[in-house]
Amino acid sequence: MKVTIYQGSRPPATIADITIVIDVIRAFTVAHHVFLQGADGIYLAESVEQAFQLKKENPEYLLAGEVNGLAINGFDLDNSPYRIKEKNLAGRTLVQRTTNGVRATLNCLASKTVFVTGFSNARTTAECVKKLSRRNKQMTVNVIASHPSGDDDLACAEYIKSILMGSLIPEEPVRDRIRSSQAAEKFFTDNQSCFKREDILVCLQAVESDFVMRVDKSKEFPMIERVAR
Ligand SMILES: O=C(O)[C@H](CS(=O)(=O)O)OP(=O)(O)O
Ligand SMILES: [Mg+2]
Repeated sequence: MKVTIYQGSRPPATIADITIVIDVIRAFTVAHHVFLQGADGIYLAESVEQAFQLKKENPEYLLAGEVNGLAINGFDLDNSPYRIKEKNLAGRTLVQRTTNGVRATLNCLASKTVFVTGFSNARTTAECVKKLSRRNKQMTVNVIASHPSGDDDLACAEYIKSILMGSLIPEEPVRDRIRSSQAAEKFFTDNQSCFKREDILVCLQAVESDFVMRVDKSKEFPMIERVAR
């Protein structure tokens, strides 16, 4: 198995058999908790306008996401995993628009199989991909740290690669790097009431779950679905 880490949301230089897109703060920590709260699926929107168009055609969908980290006027939910944990999303379908993770995922759909995760589901996702590699020793895997410069997603990417390569690195240094990353800073400065420090605490918490998040590319719009691990 050949594992390559890329940073940023642009299309990677190579197309891999399997791609794992990481967004710890906060898109795919949000997605993980959306499924833990019972949702059926999450469409990925490349723009706010596309999200509203989907909602116009499907009024029962819930719009979630951010622009510059901030809630979008007219959306049902923002990009806070802490607030998602309070919602009952049983049976709901969401549409997600975010700066890094959603964009990075939309830019790597040429890959045969695409998974998404934050740190909260990183180990489960890595172990699932490692199991898949037993059927194909030549398998190529791209791990995308979606933030263009932040150490949060890169730390998680290196953690996932360590599991794939069988040389597991401890979780605590990974958590330390996420906590002290550039993307986390604004959540700890007192005057940022829209950025709650509780979000980072949720992003740092690994949650045992029996599923991974895979992108279904067969629909008109790509959709994250929960798949038994
Ligand atoms: O909402 C977030 O946490 C970020 C926006 S920013 O990078 O902090 O400005 O978006 P995401 O796509 O979840 O990384
Ligand atoms: Mg992020």
